[in-house]
Amino acid sequence: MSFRVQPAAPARPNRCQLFGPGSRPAIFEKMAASAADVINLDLEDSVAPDDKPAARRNIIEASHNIDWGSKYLSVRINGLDTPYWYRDVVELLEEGSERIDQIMIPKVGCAADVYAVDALVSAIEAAKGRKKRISLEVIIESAAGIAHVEEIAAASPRLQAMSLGAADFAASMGMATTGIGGTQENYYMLRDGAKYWSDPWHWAQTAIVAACRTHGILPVDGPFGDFSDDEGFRAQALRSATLGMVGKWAIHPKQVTLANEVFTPSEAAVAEAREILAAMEKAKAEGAGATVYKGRLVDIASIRQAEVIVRQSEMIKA
Ligand SMILES: CCC(=O)SCCNC(=O)CCNC(=O)[C@H](O)C(C)(C)COP(=O)(O)OP(=O)(O)OC[C@H]1O[C@@H](n2cnc3c(N)ncnc32)[C@H](O)[C@@H]1OP(=O)(O)O
Ligand SMILES: O=CC(=O)O
Ligand SMILES: [Mg+2]
Repeated sequence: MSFRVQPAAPARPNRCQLFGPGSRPAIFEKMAASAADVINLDLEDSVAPDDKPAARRNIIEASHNIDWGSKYLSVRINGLDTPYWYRDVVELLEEGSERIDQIMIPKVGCAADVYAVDALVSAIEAAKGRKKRISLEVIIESAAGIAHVEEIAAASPRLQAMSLGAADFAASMGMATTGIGGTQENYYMLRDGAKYWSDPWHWAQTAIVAACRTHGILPVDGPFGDFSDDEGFRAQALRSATLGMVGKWAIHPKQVTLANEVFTPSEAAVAEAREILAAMEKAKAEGAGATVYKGRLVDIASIRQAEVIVRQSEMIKA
C-alpha cells in the first residue's frame, strides 16, 4: 500500500440509477416507487430544447411534492457547452427543495468543468442558506473526459460518483456504432474461423474505476440502450461489477431489477467471502499468512477481496 491510504467511497447504495426525462412528470411517481437506489431526473439529452424551462419547473415542483423516500435524488443538468446549464443550477438550488441530493454534470472534459459548477453551487448554497450540501456526479462521455479522468476524479470534495456514458463516448471517440453499451457486432477476434467478441468499453471502464478508487468515488456504468435485451444488459452489468463498478443506469424501469440483482452480492458470494475470512483468521492464529480454501490459495490479500463483498452486502442491508 502506498503511504497515501486509498480513501473509501461514499457508503450509500448505488446499484441502480433510474433515469427519466424532466419533461415527463407523469412518470415521476413511478420512479419514486421503483426499487432504484438513485433517481436521475434529466434536463439534458432526453429533453428537447424548447422544453427545458418547463422541465426545470417540473423537477422543482417534484422536489417539493413527491415523496422520494430514501432515494438519492439527483438531477442531470445540461452540459457546460450549452446556454442552459447555469439556469439549471440557479433555478434548481434557489427554488428546489432540500430533498435534492445531487447534481449530475454531463460531458465533463476537464477538472475546471467541475470547478465551475462547484463554485456556482457553493455560492447559491451560501446565499440561500441551504442546509444540505449538494453532491456532484460526473459523466465521462468524451475523448477529453477519458483523457483527463484522473484530474476530474480529484476535482472537488463534492464529487461522489462518476458514470461512463456509452452513447456520447462512442460519438466523441468516432466509434463506428450506434449501439449504446454492450457487445458490438464488429468488435471481435477471429480464430480458426470462429468469432470471439471483445469488449470495446473495457479500457474506459477500468480507467474510470482506477480514477474513482484513487479518489474515493463511486464508479458507475451508464446506459444500456436496448431495453428489450435483458441478457445483454445482465452480461454488460456483470462485466462492470467484475471490474469494480458499483452500479448501472436503468433507462427503462424493467432494467432496475436486473441491475439490483447483479450489484447485490449473492448469498453464496457473501457466504464464501465469510468462509475465506474465517479460514484466514484460523491461519493467522496458527501463525500463517497463507492457507488453502477449497483447493486454492488464499492469503492476506484475500482478506481485502472478501471484505469488499461483505462490506457491499452489509451496506445494502443497512
Ligand atoms: C443514451 C443516453 C442517455 O443520456 S440515457 C439517459 C436519458 N434518457 C432518459 O432519461 C430516458 C428514460 N426512459 C424513458 O424516457 C422511457 O423509459 C422510454 C425509453 C422512452 C420508454 O418509455 P415508454 O414507451 O413509456 O415505455 P413503456 O411503455 O415500456 O413503459 C412501461 C411503463 O413504465 C413507465 N415508465 C416508462 N419509462 C419510465 C421511467 N424512466 N421510469 C419509471 N417509469 C417509466 C411507463 O409510464 C409505463 O407505465 P404504466 O405501465 O403505463 O403504468
Ligand atoms: O449520457 C449518457 C450517454 O451514454 O451518452
Ligand atoms: Mg450522454
